Amino acid sequence: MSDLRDWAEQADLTDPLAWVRERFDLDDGVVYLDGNSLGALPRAVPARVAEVISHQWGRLRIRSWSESGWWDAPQRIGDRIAPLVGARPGHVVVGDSTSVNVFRAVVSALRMTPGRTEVLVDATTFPTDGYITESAARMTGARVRAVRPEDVPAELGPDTALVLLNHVDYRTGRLWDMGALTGAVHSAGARVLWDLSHSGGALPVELDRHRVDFAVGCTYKYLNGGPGAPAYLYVRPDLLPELDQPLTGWCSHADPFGMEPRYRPAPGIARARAGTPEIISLLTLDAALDAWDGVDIAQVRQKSLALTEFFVRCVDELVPGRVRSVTPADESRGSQVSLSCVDAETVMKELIARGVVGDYRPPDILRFGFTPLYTRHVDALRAAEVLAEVLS
Ligand SMILES: Cc1ncc(COP(=O)(O)O)c(C=O)c1O
Ligand SMILES: Nc1c(O)cccc1C(=O)C[C@H](N)C(=O)O
Repeated sequence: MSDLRDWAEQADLTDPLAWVRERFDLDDGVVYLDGNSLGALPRAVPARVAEVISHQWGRLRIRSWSESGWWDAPQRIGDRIAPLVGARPGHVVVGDSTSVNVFRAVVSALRMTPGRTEVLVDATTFPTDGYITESAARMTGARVRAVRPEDVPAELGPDTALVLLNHVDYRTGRLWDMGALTGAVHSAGARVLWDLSHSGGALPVELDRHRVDFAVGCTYKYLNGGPGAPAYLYVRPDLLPELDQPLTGWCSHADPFGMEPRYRPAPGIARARAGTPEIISLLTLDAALDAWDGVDIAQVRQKSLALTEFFVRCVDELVPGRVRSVTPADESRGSQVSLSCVDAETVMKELIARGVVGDYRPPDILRFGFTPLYTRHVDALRAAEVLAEVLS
């Protein structure tokens, strides 16, 4: 045990990202390992949001659409997320929820591949993607087939229009090979849509390099944008001019204030907008993204791998035989560890009552998310110690 503690303290002392933790509002007595569901509050956010409300809304009122940059916020904040997902400026837009952006991307992709009618959906996807794809397919005359990510290359066919994949499996934490799978989909002449909700901000993502067609992701997890923070959508640069997305609201019009009766899409990524943006939430996210200033995503990945590996080692030593990790032990994992455990729901309630906050996912998973910006190795050790107490 003291070996583990020495190791954890030493790792925290030499952690090149240790200083970033100060940017977050955390409780001393609580180990927060649920940042893969709702990221913690960056300290700078409340004052910035108060200023948005009291000054921009309260005093400037309507002038803020131009003077405070409200109108362009979806693209401007998209440009701030772009480097974290390997995109150039101008190809990421922020707004609506991930569910809505899945709908946008699925319909857009189907419209780009006329004559093909099959959509393959990751059989392990977070459910909303599957539900939305099913409905989008019903509206467009397409068919949906659930396929495990590892089977995608073998299941692709001449009728496949689109493949929807999750970069990191929300349940197991498995990280899929974006380059290899995207390449396979493209070889079959289909488009790919990646859901980055559990990888964006947790590890380097290379959308442009892999020529990914579409990507979506949540911002309330590793990007700490707050509850219900708007999602992002990426469209591959050369596909943007032909993007024909289904939610053609006035904010996606080439001349929104011209109030023309006929629809004409905006030239850039603004064509993926719809209606009036959720300004307070967008600017909350904008403030939260300041927590990334000076942070190197490669170091985030290194720390994430170190934290998750260390946690598994602590669990193996302190809780032998009582739980089983379903998260890959090699580097094909995101920033979480999922443990299969008898009575997992009750065990998680007990962990939370004792100050270790993870979450439970059916049927038997204890899920622990490690946000490298604010999680320490001593937190990983504490979580394993409390798990040992609960299971003893
Ligand atoms: C992979 C994935 N996609 C989508 C969502 C949620 O989308 P929405 O923000 O629309 O609820 C989540 C989590 O809730 C998720 O884990
Ligand atoms: N989006 C959530 C919500 O509105 C309430 C509770 C949890 C969530 C989540 O994000 C769940 C999460 N996507 C998951 O990976 O399970």
